[in-house]
Amino acid sequence: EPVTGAVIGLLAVAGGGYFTWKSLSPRNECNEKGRLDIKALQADLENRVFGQHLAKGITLRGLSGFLRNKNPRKALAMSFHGSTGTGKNYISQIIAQHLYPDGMKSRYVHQFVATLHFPHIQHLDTYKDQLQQWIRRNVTDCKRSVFIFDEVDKMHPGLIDAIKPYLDYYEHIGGVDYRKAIFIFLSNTAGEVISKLALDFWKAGKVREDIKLSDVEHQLSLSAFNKKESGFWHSSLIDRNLIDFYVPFLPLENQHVRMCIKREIMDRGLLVDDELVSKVANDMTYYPKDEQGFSVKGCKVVSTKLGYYL
Ligand SMILES: Nc1ncnc2c1ncn2[C@@H]1O[C@H](COP(=O)(O)OP(=O)(O)OP(=O)(O)O)[C@@H](O)[C@H]1O
Repeated sequence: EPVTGAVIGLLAVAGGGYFTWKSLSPRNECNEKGRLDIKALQADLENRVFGQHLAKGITLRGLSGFLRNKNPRKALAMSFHGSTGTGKNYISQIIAQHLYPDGMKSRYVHQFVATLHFPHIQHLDTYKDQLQQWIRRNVTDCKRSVFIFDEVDKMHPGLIDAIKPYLDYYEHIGGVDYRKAIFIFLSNTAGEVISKLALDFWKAGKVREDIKLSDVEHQLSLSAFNKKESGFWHSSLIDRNLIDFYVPFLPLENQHVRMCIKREIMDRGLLVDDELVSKVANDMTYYPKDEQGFSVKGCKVVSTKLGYYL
C-alpha cells in the first residue's frame, strides 16, 4: 500500500520537526500530473530559506505556473545563480521534496554533478551519448522527472549542447515527450555581479528587498558586455532562448546567518541559545573586511561550526 508523502511529512514533524514538507504524490509513483501543495511549498520556503526574496518568488511562481499547465510547450528550465552557500542546492532539495516524498532520494529526481564528468575531448561524443541516454531513460520512465545539474558553469560546452534539445519546443524527440520534465541548473556564474549589486544596496542603506530582478539583469548584461570572457553558460544564458527563469541568489548577511544557525539548532531538537548563535555567527568570515557585510560562504559551514560549539 502506498504511503503518502503527507503522512511521512506529518510523522517527521511529530518526530522532531525536521521536515515541514508534504508531498501530494504517493511514494514510488511518478508525479506526472504535477501535484503540488503550493501553500505548503510557500510556507517551507518562507520558514526555511532566508535572505532570498527574489529566488523564493521566482521559483514559486515559475514552478506553479508550469505545473498548472496541462500541456506545456517545453520543459521547465530554471537557472540558479549566486555565490557559494546561498541556498541553490537547498531550494532545489525543497522543491524535490514537495514533488516527491523521497526528495533527492526519489527515483524520479536526478542529480548530475558536472565536475565529476569532465570528459577528455576525445571521449566527448561517448559522454554526450551517455548523458542523452540517461535523460531519455529517465523521462521514458517518468515524464515529470526532475533533473538537477550542479556546477553547470564547469560543465563542458559540448555536454551543455547535448542537453539543449530537451529544453526546446519539440513535441517529442525520438518518440519521447520531454515537455513535462523539470530542469534546474546551478552555478556560481554571475555570483560576483549579484554580490556587488547587493553590496551597493547595502552600502547605500537601501532595503535589500527592493532589489528587483531587472536590477540584476541590468548589471549582468553590463558585465557580460564588458567582460571579454564570460563563460559559456553565462553567454548562453544571455541568449536565454531555452532557460525560462533566471534565478539570482543574493549573498547572505550576518542576520541571515544567524537565522540559519537558529534553524539548525531547532532542527536538532535543541533550544535556541543566543550566546551560542553569536559564537557560531562570529566564527564565520565576512566581507568587505571593514564593514563585515556578507558571509563569504553564506550558510554553508553553519552546520559544521555549530557542531564544534555544541
Ligand atoms: N538562504 C538560505 N537560507 C537558509 N539556509 C541556507 C541558505 N543558504 C544556504 N543555507 C544552508 O546552507 C547549506 C548549504 O547551502 P547550499 O548547498 O544550498 O549552497 P549552494 O548555494 O548550493 O552553494 P554551492 O554553490 O557551493 O553549491 C544548506 O543545506 C542550508 O542548510
